[in-house]
Amino acid sequence: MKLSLGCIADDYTGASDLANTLTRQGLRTVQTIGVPSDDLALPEVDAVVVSLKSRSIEADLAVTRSRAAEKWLRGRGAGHVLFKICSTFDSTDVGNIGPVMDALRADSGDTIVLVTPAFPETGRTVYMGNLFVGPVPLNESPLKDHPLNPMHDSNLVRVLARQSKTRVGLVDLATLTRGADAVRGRLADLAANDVGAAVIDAVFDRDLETIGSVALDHRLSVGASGIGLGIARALVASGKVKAGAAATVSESAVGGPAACLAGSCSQATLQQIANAEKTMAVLHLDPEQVIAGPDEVRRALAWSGERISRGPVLIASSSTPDQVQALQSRHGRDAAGHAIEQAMADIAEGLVRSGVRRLVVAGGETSGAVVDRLRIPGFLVGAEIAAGVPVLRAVGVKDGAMLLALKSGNFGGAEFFSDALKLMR
Ligand SMILES: Nc1ncnc2c1ncn2[C@@H]1O[C@H](COP(=O)(O)OP(=O)(O)OP(=O)(O)O)[C@@H](O)[C@H]1O
Ligand SMILES: O=C(O)[C@@H](O)C(=O)CO
Repeated sequence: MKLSLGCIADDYTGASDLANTLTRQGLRTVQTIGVPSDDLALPEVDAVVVSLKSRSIEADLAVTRSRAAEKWLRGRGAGHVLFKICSTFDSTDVGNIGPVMDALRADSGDTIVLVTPAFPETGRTVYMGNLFVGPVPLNESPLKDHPLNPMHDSNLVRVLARQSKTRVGLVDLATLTRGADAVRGRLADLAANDVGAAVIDAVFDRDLETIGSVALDHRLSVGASGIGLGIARALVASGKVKAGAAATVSESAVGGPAACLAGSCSQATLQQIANAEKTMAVLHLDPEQVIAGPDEVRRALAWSGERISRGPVLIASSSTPDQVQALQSRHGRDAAGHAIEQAMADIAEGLVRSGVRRLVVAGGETSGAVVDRLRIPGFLVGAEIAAGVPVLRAVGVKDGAMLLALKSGNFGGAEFFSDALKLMR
C-alpha cells in the first residue's frame, strides 16, 4: 500500500469528519484508532487518517504520539501529511497545535507550513487571519464557553504565535485570490524572513482548491476538513489519485438496539438533545453524582435496560455553560471532564454488552473515551448524516458488525440524533 495522503487527527470526531471529506472527494480512505497494529488488515486505500486523542493532553505527549503517527504514515509512502485540527482551532496558549506543528515541521524538513482551520461548509471561514464561526468571530461564538479550551482570541496569527516556537505570518485573501503562484511568492517571502508557519485566509471552497494545490508542494500542512478537501481535489486533479475510486462500504443492515451518548456541552448539542426528547427516551445524568462514584452509571444502565428493546435511548451528561463552570470550580476542569468521559465509556461498554451495535456519540473527547473502551481499531466511511459526520462501520472488531457516528460537538442539524439513526440501520 502506497499512500497518497497521510493524516493525523487530534481527536476522533475530527478524524471521522476528515475521513468523510476525503471519501466524498473520491479518495479511498480508512480511519484508524491510533497507529494501527501490524495485524490490522487494511484495505487498499489512498489515505489513512490516524485518530489520536491528543487535543487536550500534555503538549509533550501530543508531540510524541503525533510523531509516531507521522513516522508510520511516511513509512507507508505518504509524501504529504495533514495534521487535522479542529475547525474552531481548539487549543490553549500551551498547545497543542503549535508544539505538534513545530515537531512535525522539523521532521518533514519544510521551511514553512500552511495553516487554516477554514471549513466553509460548516460556516468556518478565515479572513485577515481572523476565524469566524458562522457570522461571528471565534471569541464571540459559543466556543468562548468551551469546557476544556475556551477560545478568547479570534486572531489565529496571534493564537498560534503564542503556542509555537516559530514566527507566524499571514497569507491574506487578496493574495490567495491572485492564485497559486501569488501564494507561493508570499510563502517564499515569509520563509526568507524566518517565518515558519503561515495562517492562510479562506472563505469559499475555491480558495481551498488553490490552497490544496500549493500545500502539495510541501510535505506538511495543518488544518481542518476544508484544507483536506482542497488537498483531495488537488490530488485528483493532478492524477495522483483516480477520481471516483472511493471504495463502496457494505450497506448491510446491522439491526438490534440503538443508543446515543452525549458528553458535548456545545450549544448545538444541547439543542439536539432537547429535540431528541420528542422521538426517544432521554436520560440526563447528574454530573455531580457521576463524579461521586459508580452508582450513576449503574442507574443509567438500569434505566436503558428497561427501555432499549422498545426503541433508541439517549443518555446525556451535557449541561449549560453556567452549570459546567460551577462543576469545574468544585472539582477542577480536567478532573470533572475525565470523570464524565470515563463514565460515558462505562455506559457505552455496558450498552454494547447488552447487545447495542448502533451507537451515536456526541463530543470529541467523549467519542475518544468511548471508542477506546470498545477497543475498535478502525472505521470505514459510509453515508453522510450531516456535514462532517458520516456513518462509520467498524473494522477489526471481534463481535461482528457495528455502526457508529462520532459527532463533533458543534456539528449536525437540530434533529441530528434521529437523522443519524435513520441512516444507521
Ligand atoms: N455537565 C458537564 N459539566 C462539565 N463537564 C462536562 C459535562 N458534561 C461533559 N463534560 C465534559 O466536557 C468535555 C466535552 O468535550 P467533548 O470533546 O466531548 O465535546 P465538544 O468539545 O463539544 O466536542 P468537539 O471536541 O467534537 O468539538 C468532556 O471532557 C466531557 O467529559
Ligand atoms: O473540525 C471540526 O470542527 C471537527 O472535525 C472537530 O475536530 C471537532 O472536534
